[in-house]
Amino acid sequence: MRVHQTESLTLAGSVAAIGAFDGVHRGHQTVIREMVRKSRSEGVPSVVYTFNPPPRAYFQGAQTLTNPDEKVQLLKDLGVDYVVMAKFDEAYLQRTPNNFIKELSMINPKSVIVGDDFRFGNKRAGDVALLRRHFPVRLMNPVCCAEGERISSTRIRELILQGKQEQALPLLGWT
Ligand SMILES: Cc1cc2nc3c(=O)[nH]c(=O)nc-3n(C[C@H](O)[C@H](O)[C@H](O)COP(=O)(O)O)c2cc1C
Ligand SMILES: Nc1ncnc2c1ncn2[C@@H]1O[C@H](COP(=O)(O)OP(=O)(O)OP(=O)(O)O)[C@@H](O)[C@H]1O
Repeated sequence: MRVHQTESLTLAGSVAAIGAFDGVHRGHQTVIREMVRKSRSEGVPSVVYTFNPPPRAYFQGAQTLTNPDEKVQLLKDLGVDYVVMAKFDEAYLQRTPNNFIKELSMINPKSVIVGDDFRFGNKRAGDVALLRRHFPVRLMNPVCCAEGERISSTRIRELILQGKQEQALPLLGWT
């Protein structure tokens, strides 16, 4: 697996998943396994496009669940071919939605997986409807825990802050 900086990857075709992926928890793992399966069936490489630090750490000071090296290792274990690790800083935040779309065009995605609330570009101006005008976009069904709640990095961070490691670990599902 290869790790790229933003705008340094070009591919003739790909299947991509975009998001913070902090913790690479069980919900993320389902998304990524599906992306890897699709990329193999289409005969193109799989790409995870992610951010360092995760936007919630940058804006809200959230404690991260994984550092960049840990995230990359977990993605590698899931069979991902390429990771784009965008440096999420003041300059990156200024980029327009169209500028981000231009960057994504460089990897020619046959399918892009994002969350239904995915936003991109300065002041979160770009949304799924805009992305859909440029690429085939796929949304995944939520993966929930036994109690029925959607698994999220936010939920896992809260459990860890409350000292409930024994509840957090099964949601991460790293074994
Ligand atoms: C090019 C680009 C610029 C962004 N600029 C902003 C911004 O100005 N303000 C903001 O709150 N989030 C910004 N974001 C972050 C997104 O709102 C969002 O958190 C990110 O795409 C991660 O998606 P996820 O929440 O589905 O994991 C930007 C994202 C991208 C890709
Ligand atoms: N429980 C889940 N089930 C299915 N897909 C998920 C789940 N959690 C996250 N995803 C997907 O993984 C990708 C990255 O999501 P993201 O990193 O924003 O997850 P999150 O856990 O909701 O994060 P946060 O709690 O920090 O907002 C998106 O495509 C999102 O829809």
